[in-house]
Amino acid sequence: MSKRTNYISWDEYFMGVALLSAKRSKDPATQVGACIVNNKNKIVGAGYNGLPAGCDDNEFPWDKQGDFLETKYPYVCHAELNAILNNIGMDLHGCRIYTALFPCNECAKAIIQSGITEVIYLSDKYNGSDTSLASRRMLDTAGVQYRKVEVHISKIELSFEEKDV
Ligand SMILES: O=c1[nH]c(=O)n([C@H]2C[C@H](O)[C@@H](COP(=O)(O)O)O2)cc1CO
Ligand SMILES: [Zn+2]
Repeated sequence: MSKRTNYISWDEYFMGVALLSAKRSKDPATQVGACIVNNKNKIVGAGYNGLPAGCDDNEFPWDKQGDFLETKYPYVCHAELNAILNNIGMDLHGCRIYTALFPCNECAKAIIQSGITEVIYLSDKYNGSDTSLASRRMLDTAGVQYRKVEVHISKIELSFEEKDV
């Protein structure tokens, strides 16, 4: 018997982990996930956008508009920052980060400071916004590479049915 050929690529695998992490997000509008991988293709961190530990998801606002302090924006910790902070205690120098959304300027700072050297993103829907322009400026200057993820599939379906294992 010869080996399976329709297995997923490394990029599909790690972006898949980022997207699965995003499923934990409580943000009703935008769920973002991120996954950090070292140069041996081992996962060393993952995260999603959510409130800081101890801040109750039910007590804080999830609105996008209105009085700033009554929106989610001042409170949500972005997926990329959570993945960095959640890392398993590794030095992240030379690691790469897979993220569902191109990182904002604040996440770019954390990415650069942590030593991550490559960003692989799926959506770039805020391209052209000030946060995205500032992010690119810092990543470019600091020599952090970025590229859109390369995938050959449009969906992965997971079954939790025992019979499917
Ligand atoms: O890189 C990111 N990572 C990340 O986790 N986020 C989060 C913050 C918010 O919870 C949500 C963005 O909100 P919205 O797109 O609905 O305005 O995604 C937002 C960005 C922006 O690029
Ligand atoms: Zn961010």
